[in-house]
Amino acid sequence: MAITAGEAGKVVRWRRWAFDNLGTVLANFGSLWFVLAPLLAAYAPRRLFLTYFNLFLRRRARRLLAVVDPYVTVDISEPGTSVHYSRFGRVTEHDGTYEEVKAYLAGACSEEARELRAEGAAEGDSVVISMRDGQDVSDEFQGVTVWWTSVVQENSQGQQASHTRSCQRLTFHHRHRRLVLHEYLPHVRRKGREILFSNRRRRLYTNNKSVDSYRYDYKAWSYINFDHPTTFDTLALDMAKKRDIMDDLDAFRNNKDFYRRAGKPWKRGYLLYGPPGTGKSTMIAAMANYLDYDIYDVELTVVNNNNDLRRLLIETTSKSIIVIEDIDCSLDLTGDRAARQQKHHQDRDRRDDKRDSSMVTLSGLLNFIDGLWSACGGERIVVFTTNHLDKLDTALIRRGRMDMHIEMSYCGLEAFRTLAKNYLDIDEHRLFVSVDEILAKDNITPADVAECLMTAKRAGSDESSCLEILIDELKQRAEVNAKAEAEAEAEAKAKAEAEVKPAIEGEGAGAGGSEGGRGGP
Ligand SMILES: Nc1ncnc2c1ncn2[C@@H]1O[C@H](COP(=O)(O)OP(=O)(O)OP(=O)(O)O)[C@@H](O)[C@H]1O
Ligand SMILES: [Mg+2]
Repeated sequence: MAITAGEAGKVVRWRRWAFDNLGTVLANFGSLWFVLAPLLAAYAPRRLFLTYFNLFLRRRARRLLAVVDPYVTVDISEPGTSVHYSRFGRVTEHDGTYEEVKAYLAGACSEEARELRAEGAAEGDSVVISMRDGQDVSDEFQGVTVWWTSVVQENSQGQQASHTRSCQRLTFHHRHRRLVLHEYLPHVRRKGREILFSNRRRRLYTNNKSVDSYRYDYKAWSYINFDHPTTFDTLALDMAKKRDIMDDLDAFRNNKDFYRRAGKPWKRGYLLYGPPGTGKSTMIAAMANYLDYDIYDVELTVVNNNNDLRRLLIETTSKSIIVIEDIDCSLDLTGDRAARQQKHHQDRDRRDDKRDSSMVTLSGLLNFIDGLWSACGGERIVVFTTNHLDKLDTALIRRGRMDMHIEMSYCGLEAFRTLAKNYLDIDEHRLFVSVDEILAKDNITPADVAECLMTAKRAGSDESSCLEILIDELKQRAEVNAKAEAEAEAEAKAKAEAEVKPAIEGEGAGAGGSEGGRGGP
C-alpha cells in the first residue's frame, strides 16, 4: 500500500519527536532504560544510540554534581594575542574586561589576599596590585558571597610557559547564577572601568597631517599628558556665569539615561566667543579638569577633506572634549556663502599653503558636529572658540549644535578678585576701588590684568605696593589698548574705502567701455 506524503510527514515528525525526546523519556523512566538499552543498541543506528547514551549519562552526572558541588565558575581570561594589521598599524583586539576585573579586584584583594603582585601602571608612576596565582578573595554583592581566584591557564597552542594565560576565576553558588551574571558582573565591570578611568593620566591630543595617512604607521592623533593647572576656582569670570556653566556640565555628565530616553546623542556643544585674552582656552582647560576628560584639539588646516575629518571623529574616545579653536580662522566658514565662493576663486593664488591643502567644507563640519557619525561613542563635548561671533555661519552655531553660547568678556571687578587671589593671595583691599574704576572705564582683558599682576608681584614688597604698581600698569595698558584700538579702527576704515573706490571706478569704466564698444567699429 502506498504511503501518502501527509502520512510520511507524520511518521517523520513522530520519529523526530521520539528521537529528540528520547533522552528525557529515558531519564524519566530510569529503570526502563536498562530494559530498552539492549533493544535500542540492537535496532537504533549506532551513532544515535551513543549520543543519547552520552546525554543521559551527562545529565545524570550533572544532577549528581549539582548535589555534591553546587558551585559554578566563570573564567575571565587575560586578553589573547588576537592581532591584526590595519592601515593604522598593529592593533591588538580585546574588550578590556580582564583589565576592568583586575582593577575592581585590586581594591578587594589588597586588603584580603596575603600574596600579592605589583606591576607598574600603564600610565603614571602608580602600581597596580593584583593577586598572586592561586590566591582567593571573597566579595559580597546584595548579600551574596562570591569568590575570585587568580589562576594560570594553559593555552591550547602549547605547553611552554609562554603559552600560559592568567585568568580571574569567579566562583558562586548556582542559586545565584542570574544575579551574578546579570547584575554582579556588569557591576564589577562598571566599577573597574571607573577605577581605570580615575587612575589614568589625562591626555591632550592633536591631529596629525592627513597627507601622511598613506604611511603604514600613521596615527590620526598624537598626544601628550594633559597637566593644566586651571580650575573653575582660578578662572576669572563672574560667579553666576561660572555656576551656570558648571551646572550645565554636571547636567550633561549625569544624564546619560535622559539623553537615551529623549533619543538625543550624548554630546553637547559650547561656543566660547570674545576678544583675545579673555580666557577662552583657559576655560576649556578648566572644563576638562572639572569633568576629568581628555582634550582633542582639532587643527582643521591639516585635515585634507571631510572624510578625514570624520575619521578623526571616529578615533576619539568618549569622555572627551573636542576643541576647534578660532573656528573663523581655521576655515572660510563665514558670512554669505555665495560671496565666499566668488572670493575663493579670486583669492586662489593668494591663499597660503595651509589653507590650500584643506578641503573641509561647512557641511563636513556640520556633519562632524551632529551628523550620524557624531553619535558614536557618546559622552563628548564639542567646543568652538572664536574672536568674531558675527563672522560665523549661523548654521554652524545654531542652538542644538552649539547648545550654550558663552561670552568671555573684558575683566570686571568680580573677575579681578579671582585674579588678585590667584596672583597676590588677596581677598579684599581698599585699592580694589581704584582698580574697579580703571576696569569700568577701559577695555582690559583678564590676560592683560594677569600680566600686570605678574609685574606687580615681582616689583612690589607688600600687598599695597603691589596694588599701586598694578594700578600704574593698568593705566598704561589702558592707554596702549586705546591707541591700538583707534589705529585698528582707522586702518579698517581706510581698507573699506580702498575696496569701495575701485568698485565704483570699475562700474564707471565698465559703463564707459560698453558705450565705447557700441560706438566702435
Ligand atoms: N578668565 C581668565 N581667568 C584666568 N586667567 C585668564 C583668563 N583670561 C585670560 N587669562 C590669562 O591669560 C592667558 C591667555 O588667555 P587665553 O589663552 O585663555 O585667552 P583666549 O581668550 O583663548 O585668547 P585667544 O582668543 O587669543 O585665543 C592665560 O594663560 C591666562 O593666564
Ligand atoms: Mg585661545
